[in-house]
Amino acid sequence: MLANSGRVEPREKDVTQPLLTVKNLSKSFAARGAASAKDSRTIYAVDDVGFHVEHGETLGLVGESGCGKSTTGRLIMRLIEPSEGSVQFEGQDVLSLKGTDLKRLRKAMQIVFQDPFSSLNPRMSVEDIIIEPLVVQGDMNGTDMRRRARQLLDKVGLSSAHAGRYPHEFSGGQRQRVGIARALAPNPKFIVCDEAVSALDVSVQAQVINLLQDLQEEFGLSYLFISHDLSVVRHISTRVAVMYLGKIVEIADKKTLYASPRHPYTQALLASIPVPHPSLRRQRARIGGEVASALAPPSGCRFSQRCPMAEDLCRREAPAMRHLAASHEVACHFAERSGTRAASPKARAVG
Ligand SMILES: Nc1ncnc2c1ncn2[C@@H]1O[C@H](COP(=O)(O)OP(=O)(O)OP(=O)(O)O)[C@@H](O)[C@H]1O
Repeated sequence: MLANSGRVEPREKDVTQPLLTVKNLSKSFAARGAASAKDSRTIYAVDDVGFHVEHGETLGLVGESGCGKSTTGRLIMRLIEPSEGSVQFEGQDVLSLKGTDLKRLRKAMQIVFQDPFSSLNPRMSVEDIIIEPLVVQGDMNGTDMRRRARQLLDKVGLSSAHAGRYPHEFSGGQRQRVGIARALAPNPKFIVCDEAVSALDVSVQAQVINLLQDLQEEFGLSYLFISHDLSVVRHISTRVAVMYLGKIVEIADKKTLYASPRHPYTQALLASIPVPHPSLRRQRARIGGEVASALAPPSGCRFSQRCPMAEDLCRREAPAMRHLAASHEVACHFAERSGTRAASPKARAVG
């Protein structure tokens, strides 16, 4: 990675344990727009979530809007505090870190946001934007910081000659490259990419994903790649976690998840990926109904109201996450039955 001198150095890894381990993570919010202080409605945004991220891998986190993906990313980075749970990063208990230890964590974990326009200060040059996290940390002198910014501009496929320009002088894809350079500046090990390519055109998305992959290889980075789009996640992920209404319902290595999804929600999400051929389109199934409210999640399995396979047990008892194989976990009472994606009596054909 770029050391203080700006030299590129390989990263040493302790691969004996995952880089990040999340256990029983939960976050509830007081509902926005509560009518009064007595209005104590609670949003269960993230509920008992657990997963790990290995060194150098990308864990995709997918699910429909509002299912708790961003909240999960922000909790891990301690941008917000959890209601319950634990987060271990390189063996350290993230939630108990204070002072210089927390500062060190802030260097090691970075985030790239969805909208590069609103996340970059329009009144700052890109060089100042990139060095901002370094200024906050105060470990480098001005000359080294500026040298680092220019090297990072080159690394993300822009030119160091662009250092004095402002965000509005760049296209959306270029601005996201600036956001990535800023995230790289403190020499992180882990980056949360929160819908980092969602605002970009498809061809630009592919370029930015390729860039993220190149940087991952060069610097040994790990990513939590948050997206509502399973087809985007497919390109970059090593493993994929699927979230529904605050819960992770399935995690598997990429090949297994896309070839043999076992949660009916994962199956429905996959079936809703657009396909170009009209004859295939007619056989596709879509998820019926609306996502239930995080204010009043259904008892039992949260997907039970929309699930084509739901039985009384599902409405009564929340299924625990369980292993179907070493790298495949699912929270469904009937996962063994749901072998075929197309089997879906309640699913409706679209075309
Ligand atoms: N600060 C907050 N106060 C109240 N509710 C919140 C807050 N932040 C998030 N929520 C709620 O928590 C739930 C999860 O939101 P979150 O942004 O994590 O979902 P998401 O899956 O990332 O969706 P999106 O992609 O649309 O942001 C939503 O119901 C959201 O309205």
